[in-house]
Amino acid sequence: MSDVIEPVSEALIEQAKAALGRRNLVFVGLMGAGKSAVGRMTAAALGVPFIDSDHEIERVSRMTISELFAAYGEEEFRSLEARVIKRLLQSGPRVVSTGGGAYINERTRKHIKRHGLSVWLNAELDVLWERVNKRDSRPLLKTENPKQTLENLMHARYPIYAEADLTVLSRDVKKEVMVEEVLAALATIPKK
Ligand SMILES: Nc1ncnc2c1ncn2[C@@H]1O[C@H](COP(=O)(O)OP(=O)(O)O)[C@@H](O)[C@H]1O
Ligand SMILES: O=C(O)C1=C[C@@H](OP(=O)(O)O)[C@@H](O)[C@H](O)C1
Ligand SMILES: [Mg+2]
Repeated sequence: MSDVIEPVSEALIEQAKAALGRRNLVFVGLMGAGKSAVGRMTAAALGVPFIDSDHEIERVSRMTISELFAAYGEEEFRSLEARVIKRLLQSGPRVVSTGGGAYINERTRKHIKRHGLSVWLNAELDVLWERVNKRDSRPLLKTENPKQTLENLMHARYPIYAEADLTVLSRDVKKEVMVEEVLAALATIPKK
């Protein structure tokens, strides 16, 4: 076995692009699943624009996600997030990576279902925990036992993420491998 990563084949990229058409590919899943990192690389592979909804929210509000939660609370954040994602989905093709709670919000989920093809990066608790415990930028994890909080969120949210059009298992493999698996999953979707 070798560690060398083969570049994603042109044929796979073309199939995935054709399947996407003018739709948006929307990454959903829990904090640390790799939505932002893998989403960006997937957009580059497809040659379409990439937008991270959290970055867009921070840009328009000129506040960080943590500041928004602290100043206005989660409910207000969700309504801003819903408005921003609705706007981002108005034209395609694009890759849009959402924040972990976006797809859980009914309004946002409806927009995503109507205007996008969703891909759930599904990951086990330990994978997520190893990734998120290195940073303190996620306000929902500022609790006494953040790993337990993450586990509680998994139980509450996984049945909803499971409604996504595609599911790819996120694990500790090179991000390029994740991109390839996302493109392969996308390529199986009938063209629209
Ligand atoms: N396949 C992967 N292997 C190793 N690290 C990863 C992988 N995918 C993402 N990461 C890292 O995990 C952290 C969280 O990823 P991120 O894309 O911000 O997740 P999300 O947007 O879903 O919360 C980042 O530091 C990112 O570089
Ligand atoms: O799961 C959530 O509710 C959240 C996830 C975060 O995004 P990532 O999933 O990209 O970390 C960010 O939107 C905010 O902290 C809330
Ligand atoms: Mg993110």
